[in-house]
Amino acid sequence: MDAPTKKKPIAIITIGMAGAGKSTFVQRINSYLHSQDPPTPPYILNLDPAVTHVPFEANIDIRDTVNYAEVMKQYNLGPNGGILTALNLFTTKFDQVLSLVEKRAETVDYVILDTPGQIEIFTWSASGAIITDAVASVLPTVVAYIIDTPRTTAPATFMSNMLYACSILYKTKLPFILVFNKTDVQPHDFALEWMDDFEAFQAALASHAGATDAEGEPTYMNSLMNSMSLVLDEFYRHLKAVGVSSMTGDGIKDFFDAVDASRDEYEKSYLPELDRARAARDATLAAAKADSMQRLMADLELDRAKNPSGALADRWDPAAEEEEEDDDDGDINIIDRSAYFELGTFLFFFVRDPDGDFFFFCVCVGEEPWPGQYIDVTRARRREDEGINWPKPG
Ligand SMILES: Nc1nc2c(ncn2[C@@H]2O[C@H](COP(=O)(O)OP(=O)(O)OP(=O)(O)O)[C@@H](O)[C@H]2O)c(=O)[nH]1
Repeated sequence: MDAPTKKKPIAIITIGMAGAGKSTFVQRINSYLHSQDPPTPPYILNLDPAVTHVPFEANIDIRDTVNYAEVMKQYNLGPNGGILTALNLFTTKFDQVLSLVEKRAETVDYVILDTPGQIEIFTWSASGAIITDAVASVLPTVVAYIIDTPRTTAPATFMSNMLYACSILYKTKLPFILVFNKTDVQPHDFALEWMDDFEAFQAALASHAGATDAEGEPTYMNSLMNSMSLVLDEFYRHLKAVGVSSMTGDGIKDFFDAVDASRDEYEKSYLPELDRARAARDATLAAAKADSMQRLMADLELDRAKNPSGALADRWDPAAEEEEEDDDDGDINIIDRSAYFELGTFLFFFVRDPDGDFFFFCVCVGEEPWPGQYIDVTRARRREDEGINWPKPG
């Protein structure tokens, strides 16, 4: 009997406003998965080139591939332009990332992506869309939208945050989980109540300062938010919401229950839509190809009729065909840190501790490039053997 095939891992894309707690959350879910019996370590991708410290060990880290400070310097950019350009450069190599992820698909249950601190750099950039679509086309994918709960207790802020979440949901069309973070500071019950009952939200709105003008009439903003709460009511039906504390670990199990439930949603609604879009694109491409071929043949016919002697000389000689230049960039850019231990030479050290017991540790060395080192994009341009041709932005 055939062994049951392993389910594909689920990719979790964490998105959230700056400071909402994305990195702390990724660290928390990472340690939760490590603490399971048996442990199920995830495969983690850090996509934030500007972060100085990540509280988890990423398997693939954008900072190993693109030097954000150099990008800023080389292209004369500010911090946000630098992050965006670094992400764009990284995205040109994302096929390598995908193949590394696919290689690990047999051994991991979750693939986690931590995104840049400036939310719009990921959610409103071409690279963010390419990365999201690329991941979602190979793995069941869910978006975890991290919310800073203590900062969203005011009805207007809550609504702005929900509108942003709504825009991401409609852009990605992926299963979506609202993660109310920092519940150790502020429980998220108020948010669940507002999402469940728009009248409760409208009541909160009415009681909030600035709801009425000098004549006691509802302000324009208040009326607008009242109407929007009705619109958002429909949006809330398509979401799962959980409260977590990345600090204490509270609610993390609920989060994973929501993630596992999203697999079905991905398979039932996203995947058929993806297949339909692919089929439509293939059909359009095939039609365009057939049309071009038909026009080419018609042109050739015409040409040969006009110039029969030229047509005789016009023969394809395969021997004269020059070998196509290999423009493959190789595998040098994207680094799987976990593969580091599979590459190097190991030195073993035996040590005696104060109790007189012996133990050993080992260090990996070798001539191969160290997988944590920076590949400087400026250097990458100059060295021909690296074969990298970073596109200039704009
Ligand atoms: N009390 C509390 N603080 C938290 C929690 N999660 C994160 N924080 C704090 O919130 C701050 C921001 O957390 P980060 O994880 O750096 O947030 P981020 O969204 O990754 O930040 P950027 O990448 O800079 O946008 C840090 O001071 C964290 O310690 C939580 O659940 N409870």
